[in-house]
Amino acid sequence: MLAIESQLAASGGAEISDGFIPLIDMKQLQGSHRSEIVQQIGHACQHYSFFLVKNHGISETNMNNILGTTREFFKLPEPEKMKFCTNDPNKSIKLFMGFKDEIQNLFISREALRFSTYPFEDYVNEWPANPPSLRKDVMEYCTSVKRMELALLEAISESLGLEKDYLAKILCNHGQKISMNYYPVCQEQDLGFTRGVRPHTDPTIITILLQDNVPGFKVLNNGKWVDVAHIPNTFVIHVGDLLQVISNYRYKSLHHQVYVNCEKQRISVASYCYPSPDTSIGAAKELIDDEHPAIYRDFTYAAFYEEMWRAVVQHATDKRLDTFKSSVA
Ligand SMILES: O=C(O)CCC(=O)C(=O)O
Ligand SMILES: [Fe+2]
Repeated sequence: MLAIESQLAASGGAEISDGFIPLIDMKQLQGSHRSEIVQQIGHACQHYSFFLVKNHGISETNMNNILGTTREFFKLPEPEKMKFCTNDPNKSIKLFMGFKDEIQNLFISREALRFSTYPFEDYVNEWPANPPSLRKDVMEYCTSVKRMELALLEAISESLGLEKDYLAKILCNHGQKISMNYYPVCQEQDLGFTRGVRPHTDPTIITILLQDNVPGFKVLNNGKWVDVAHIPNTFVIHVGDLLQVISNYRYKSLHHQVYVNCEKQRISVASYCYPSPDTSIGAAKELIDDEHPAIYRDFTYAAFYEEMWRAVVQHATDKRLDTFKSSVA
């Protein structure tokens, strides 16, 4: 085992079939072990496309509150939730319901409320007023997630040998969206053709995922789907598509999906970190050389966003970055 793998294993990550789930102790980013932890983060991004974090500075109360609020929202009567259903991709808040995929003959059961959260003042009045705790819980949660996000972006930038603020500058404190996800209990006879979410990557720089203790989240690791067991008080950090581009394909975006079960509903909250529409995305110049030509040409986040919707319509979300490949790739 590589020395860095033993360090990661020693930090308490859970075993998975061909290795373990990398677990990073964020508290140590503040101490004399920072460079080791940065290296562990780089290793996890490069070889696993995700890692878990502990000692991240978000209180257990804060985590329980946002999960509780999410649970309460999805318990609301149908008409109350349906107010947020829309086909307009430019709406800053949108409710997604379960749907049948006729081509794959699968029922995708996830319900999700997805909305912009930053800056709060611009959006808070659009958030659901029910349950009454929602606005306060979301605000508190997103404030602490933003802090964690910044610490992670700094460490990830350093792990690539870039200036500490490289990714934060691209993000420019701009976009933040959360998705409150609800996976209903599945009837036994429907289990074979029901999924929570199908395999996909996230259109983000990174995604910060909080899951409750119900299993179902799976990631692709060494060509195999493995379960990411719930470890209390941790978050799952995913490499997203934009980090794949910026890192010039050193870090690959995480393929993940969600299965459902017949006993318990599942709740998760994903926080998406992405830049403003006019931001130019491309491989960091420091990561391009004769041996590593730029895999993608530069593009704006707006162009990527448009491509993302086109890919959804064409059922080709796994190909959405292909349009941006450079001629040398
Ligand atoms: O519910 C989960 O654990 C994952 C959700 C997800 O993949 C997403 O919101 O992009
Ligand atoms: Fe996702």
